[in-house]
Amino acid sequence: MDFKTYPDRELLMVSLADKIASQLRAILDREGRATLSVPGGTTPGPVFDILSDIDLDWEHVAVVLNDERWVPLSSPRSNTALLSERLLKNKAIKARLLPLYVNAPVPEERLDALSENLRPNLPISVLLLGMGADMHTASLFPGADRLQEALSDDAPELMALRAEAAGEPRITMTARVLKNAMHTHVLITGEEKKRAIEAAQNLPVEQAPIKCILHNATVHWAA
Ligand SMILES: O=C(O)[C@H](O)[C@@H](O)[C@H](O)[C@H](O)COP(=O)(O)O
Repeated sequence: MDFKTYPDRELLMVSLADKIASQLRAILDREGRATLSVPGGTTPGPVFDILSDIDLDWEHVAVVLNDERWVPLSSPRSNTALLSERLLKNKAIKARLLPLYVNAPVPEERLDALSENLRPNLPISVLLLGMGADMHTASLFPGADRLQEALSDDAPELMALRAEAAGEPRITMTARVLKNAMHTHVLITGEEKKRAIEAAQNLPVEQAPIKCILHNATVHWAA
């Protein structure tokens, strides 16, 4: 993996937003459209704020989460709500959101429809991932009920997974989709996650699911 250390979090967020924008711009120039996939959680908000103000042909950018917690949009845990508040505003308001959540009791009921909608927008042009200290990425949690299947090369694009650490049921992109992205960035902060990503390199992927994308990822870290 390519590991980049920044002097502080602010510089990290600005540089990463700039890198993502320039990669999107190059793909838009070449292909006329691009797909950006981003994580939810507590870390990426500042990157979203900065990115949303950058001049880009946002009209031709599809934005999709890596994964979603199966909770209504009104929940403070909704990643979709986070996206609406922090990324799909300012200039980026013109981007097209590919939903990973629709109102239904369980994700299994909507998987087919959500996958069909996602498929024509693959491969992901620029993939931004987060990571938990337990080395999960997207909702590929160690110990998740269907992790093995979600890591396999013939997995469907999206799967529903359940894991104790996840809380609510999750919908997630599978390893196959993540591995096919054209550019991959991992955003982590703090010493605990630095130690975790270093440890992940020497563990089996079932124990450290982030490992499935590390070989061609750039990891962006600040204390
Ligand atoms: O919905 C989610 O939980 C995410 O998409 C998840 O994969 C996230 O990126 C990590 O859990 C890190 O989350 P933090 O940034 O909150 O530590």
